Amino acid sequence: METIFALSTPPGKGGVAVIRISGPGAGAAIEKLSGREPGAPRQAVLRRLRDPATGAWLDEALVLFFKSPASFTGEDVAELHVHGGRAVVEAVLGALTRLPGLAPAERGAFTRRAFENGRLDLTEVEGLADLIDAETAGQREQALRQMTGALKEKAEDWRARLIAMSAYVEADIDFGEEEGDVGAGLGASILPGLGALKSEIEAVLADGYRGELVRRGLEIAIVGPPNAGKSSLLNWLCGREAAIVSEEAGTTRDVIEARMELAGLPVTMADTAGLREAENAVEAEGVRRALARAETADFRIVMAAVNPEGHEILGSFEEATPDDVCVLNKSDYLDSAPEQVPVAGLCGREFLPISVKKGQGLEELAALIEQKVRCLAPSMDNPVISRERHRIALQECVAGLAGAERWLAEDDVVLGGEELRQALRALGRLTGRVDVEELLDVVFRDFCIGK
Ligand SMILES: Nc1nc2c(ncn2[C@@H]2O[C@H](COP(=O)(O)OP(=O)(O)OP(=O)(O)O)[C@@H](O)[C@H]2O)c(=O)[nH]1
Ligand SMILES: [K+]
Ligand SMILES: [Mg+2]
Repeated sequence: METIFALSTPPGKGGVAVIRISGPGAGAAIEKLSGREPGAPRQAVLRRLRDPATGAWLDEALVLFFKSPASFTGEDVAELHVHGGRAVVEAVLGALTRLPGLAPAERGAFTRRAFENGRLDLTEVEGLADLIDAETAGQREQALRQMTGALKEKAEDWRARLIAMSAYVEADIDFGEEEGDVGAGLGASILPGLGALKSEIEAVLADGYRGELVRRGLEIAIVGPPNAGKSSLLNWLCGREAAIVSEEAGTTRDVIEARMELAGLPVTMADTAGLREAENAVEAEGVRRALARAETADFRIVMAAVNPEGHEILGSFEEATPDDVCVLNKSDYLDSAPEQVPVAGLCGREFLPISVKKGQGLEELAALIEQKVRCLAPSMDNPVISRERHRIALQECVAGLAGAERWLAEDDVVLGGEELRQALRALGRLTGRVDVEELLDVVFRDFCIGK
């Protein structure tokens, strides 16, 4: 096994930078750089680091050593906590590169070793990746639960129960015939446990996709005609001047995104170009992007607006789906002429009159948006799964269990046994226990160097 190393903190200037080394040569690397053996495992020691080739003084560092298998990767691991200056980091990495048997780590290489040495299963690896990516409190909590084995423990329990049932069925296939009672009584003894296991997994799947939504977040697009006040609304919703507001129609061209947390979910609010027959190529591209975002968003805030004279409405709710929130902005223009609004043009859609300028109806709108988010992702305590990959594996497991249930009820132990093996393989894919090679690349690809 090669010894690998990488900068584990972000590149750039900082108080401290951590360089991690993992593999059989980790202790020797410390010795070469500091001129002394590593300290006792897990005990920080202050050491002067020198380039073994030139003797040049590189830094004064805090050095930590973890003895295999009690380390993150399961191998010998050393951590050099050096001063976070670019020249320091570069010099130490350079010195390590020149040491024989040491090689720079690839993306996710440390975590991959942790997985291969059985320190983490695949769901814990994903939890760790999610923790590094977490931007909201909800994402952090979910990632921590998964990283510390919440899903793994469940999967291992299911797996143990399935193996027990499977073993029973296999034994019956092998020996049952001799006793002349193929499967007789087998169904009765296994079916209740099988049914219970199936319901348990089904309950985990019936989570309204909460875990997946907490992880990936929701996207809401604000759409409507030019000058309706879309950018003004985005700025109010996110509490800062994220987008340029001007009286000129066609101000917004690129999609402007603001991140926020609503009902415990990360939400990306996207302000888009006003929809109209574009006057030039740049605006046309803006309109194309606006339509693309409107299409992929989880739902839209469809905005129409009252004209300054208060007797015409720009835009319509014609294209709004039942999921969308419809608002009529600039309703302050109605104050002088309320009875003149041609509401017929609004397709009989229920809408909320607002005025971003006067601050009218905005709190109601915020509540309505939050309510929509809640509907899309019903809150529930601690959803167990967080990725489509988990869902697919568990659905396949349930399908295998259902198949086994059917065959065993008919006393067909051969086909029942095969379905149980399918269910087991599906669980194996969830935790990374069997035929996972193709999965591994997908999971580790998303990691950064030094993890
Ligand atoms: N009277 C009135 N004016 C408003 C209201 N909301 C926004 N405005 C004004 O309408 C103009 C256009 O606002 P924007 O937020 O730039 O509109 P937009 O929909 O983003 O426009 P484009 O990006 O060009 O499509 C600005 O001058 C705003 O100050 C409102 O509720 N009432
Ligand atoms: K504008
Ligand atoms: Mg705009």
